[in-house]
Amino acid sequence: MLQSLFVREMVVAPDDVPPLQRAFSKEDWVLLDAMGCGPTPACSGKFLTMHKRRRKKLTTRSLQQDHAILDDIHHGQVQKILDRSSKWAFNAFTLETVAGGRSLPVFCVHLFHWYGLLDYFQLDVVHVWKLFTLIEEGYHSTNPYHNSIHATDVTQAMHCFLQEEKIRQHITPLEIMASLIGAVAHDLDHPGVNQHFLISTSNHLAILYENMSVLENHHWRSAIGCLLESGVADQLLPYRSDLEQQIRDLILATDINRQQEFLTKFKKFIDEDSLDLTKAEHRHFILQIALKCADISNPTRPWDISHKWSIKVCDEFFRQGEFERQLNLPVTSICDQQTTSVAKIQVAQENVEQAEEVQTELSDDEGAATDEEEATTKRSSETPSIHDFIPPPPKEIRRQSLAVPTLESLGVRRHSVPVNMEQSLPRTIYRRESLPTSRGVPFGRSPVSPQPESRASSGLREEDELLQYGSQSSDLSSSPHHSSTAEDQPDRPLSAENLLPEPSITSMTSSVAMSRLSSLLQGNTSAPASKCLTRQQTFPPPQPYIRMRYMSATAEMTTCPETAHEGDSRSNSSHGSHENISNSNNAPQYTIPSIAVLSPNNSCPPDLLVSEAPQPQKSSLLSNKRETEAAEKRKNLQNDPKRLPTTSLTRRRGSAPVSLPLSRPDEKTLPAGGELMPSDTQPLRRGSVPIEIAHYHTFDDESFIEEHLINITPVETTRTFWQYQRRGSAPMDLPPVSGGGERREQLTRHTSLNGKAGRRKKQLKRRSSGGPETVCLPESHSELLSRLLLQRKPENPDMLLARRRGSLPIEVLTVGHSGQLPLIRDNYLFNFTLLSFPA
Ligand SMILES: Nc1ncnc2c1ncn2[C@@H]1O[C@@H]2COP(=O)(O)O[C@H]2[C@H]1O
Ligand SMILES: [Zn+2]
Repeated sequence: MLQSLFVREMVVAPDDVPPLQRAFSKEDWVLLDAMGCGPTPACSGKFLTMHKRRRKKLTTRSLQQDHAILDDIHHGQVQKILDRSSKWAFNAFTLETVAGGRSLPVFCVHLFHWYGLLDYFQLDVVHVWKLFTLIEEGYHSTNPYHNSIHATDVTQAMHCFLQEEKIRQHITPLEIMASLIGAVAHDLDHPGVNQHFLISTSNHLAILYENMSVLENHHWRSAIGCLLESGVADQLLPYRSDLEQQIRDLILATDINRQQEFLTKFKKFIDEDSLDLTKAEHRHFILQIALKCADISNPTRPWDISHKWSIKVCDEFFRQGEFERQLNLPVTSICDQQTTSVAKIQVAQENVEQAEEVQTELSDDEGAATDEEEATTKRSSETPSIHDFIPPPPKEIRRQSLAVPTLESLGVRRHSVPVNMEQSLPRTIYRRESLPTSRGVPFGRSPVSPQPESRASSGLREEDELLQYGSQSSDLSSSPHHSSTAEDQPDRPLSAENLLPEPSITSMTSSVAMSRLSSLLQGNTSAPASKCLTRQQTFPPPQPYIRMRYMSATAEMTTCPETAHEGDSRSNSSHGSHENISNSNNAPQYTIPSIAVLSPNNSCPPDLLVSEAPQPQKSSLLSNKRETEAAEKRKNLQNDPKRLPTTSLTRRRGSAPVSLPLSRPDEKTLPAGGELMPSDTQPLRRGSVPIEIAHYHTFDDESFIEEHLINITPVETTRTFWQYQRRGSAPMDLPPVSGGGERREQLTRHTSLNGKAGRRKKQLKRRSSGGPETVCLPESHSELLSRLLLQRKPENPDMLLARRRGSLPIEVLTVGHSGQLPLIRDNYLFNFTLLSFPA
């Protein structure tokens, strides 16, 4: 396989380079801890999944078992791993464990220290920490594979490659920094499904990037967003443009669909022996190659680590396969656990040469094993078979397709085992002495002599050692598999099946809705699905990382040609470092309504702004009376001590009010920049508040609605158009519980690798910031709303509801391909999805 070849050509285990300096000084630790962002995790509660995990861990360790956890021990464990961070046997899982889920920022700040980047660029460590914390938070911990541990792993591999003599000689500090940031952000905000899936499902990202390097484009833009928000970009002003360009090129190179392009170019360099790393252009290319290799280097790690990655990547593949099946899409072959297996995915094509090689490895290895290793590998050496490499799934659920393959049937080396890897690897007898003494070392580097196995050189032993190093009674030591992420530990549910916060499949806009929308927008019922503009969550639904919104809003809005104005990014940011919310007494109060009209150039035309909607004619007695009543209600509510302060709306968070703000008729101020200005706000339902709590006023007179736009005032009336109790965030596509149980069950079931239906208790619960925030209106009102916002009569009078998912990055709605859709007029995009309302 191409990837396998690629790994064999490029992935080498470089010499271990002694750390130039201690990773963190004591002062650094104190500083970081004081900020609440030190490696000892702070329970901010900002991120639901990680927060839970961290909190449990801290409680267990500090209160019940390990008082010393408050001392240096935890840091000591982290430091111990960091001291060996240039070794190929680096175990990102272990670091993740001892760093309390913060391996990414801990490791990257360490590297910035190590390379002297902080000093060279005069960077403030606090900003740098923030940068990497933002990046870590931008990864979906619910992804089995594309999570922040993968980012740490790839960054460490990149770090190893940077130590290659020929690279190290010539690389500049800026290139080092770009390489590290590019590596750590290369999969930022990865949805856990591939580009093909995004295209097949007309995901907004696919539309946004016109089906080309969809994910990679999203990753690098998100990375730039983090640079901006962390303030690091400001500290790098003279280098910023160059840095961003390099990060962009590096991340775009990881698009696996461009593999051939890079391979061809690389082979040409090799064949012609024309690589000249004194040239920046050549270095740039080699760094791209290095990152590509780092990205697929997990099969070359020591067995216990690579095996874990294999399981995880296949878990994610299979999860996508299940999604495809449920969507009646063709199931991607590598994702179809009914026809393939972890083993098959990991195994390369059989050939005689490889089979012979395995034989040699076996005999060589047995002879070389130390006493200690013999003890641990005794059982496997007694029955050396492929079974040692592919743990069978639990018997009761084993399917035919998951049957343990025999050596004869596979007959080959694991795909993840490089045939030319010379480094001795612990407990993996197939991968030792028979490995060629000369590897495919790039740039003619001398092969590294195999080093005798020491306890410290193995990822697995590294963990063992940590167990001894740390308190025996800590939760680390209490779990023999502590290095694994928590999916295999009942009290630390980390796996996708346990943690997917809601039935992701149901979060997608239905095809019916898509075609409805398409026909509405294009007046063409046969419009291809890919042209439909649908509001759709990055799939599967992200964690309640409000962070994502920032990244999407900031990076993609500011870097895409069709850029939205920054008011949106503010409204979507959950991180308050830049804008001073408390300052907003003097500043205009902005908020973005759930159905937003955004301007790319800070020049939102008044006729499209909610606050500039047609004002009521006050001649009508009826209308005056109603207005008086409504004003009275508003007044009462404003006096309500529980009323949300207006200033709190400066940024709308996921849990912030989702209702549209109401402009007072006497205030029509349009702030500079065309931002929406709710000069007054109605008491708004928070996104986290079940929508049924806010009973809506039933309006029977369209003119009243027109007059007040969409003045959804919670009043004590009975519901008239809300058909069933649905939380504000529950996907509309879900049928009501009654009669829909079976479908819901289907939609929410997740089949894990072992075939067990995952526990999905949490799935039907809404997420505080991740669920759809819906403006529900009766049909006529919705139509009216649409007409007001679009300033046109919808062709399709069946338009029912407009809603916006709170968890969706708003950028999709603001950055589009003008001209493609009739809806996008004058570079404006409209943020809404139309759905059939369940009867
Ligand atoms: N061990 C593995 N087995 C199969 N595929 C892998 C493995 N490791 C990485 N990959 C794939 O290689 C891809 C490289 O880019 P990504 O990280 O986006 O996604 C990765 C996976 O799809
Ligand atoms: Zn990757």
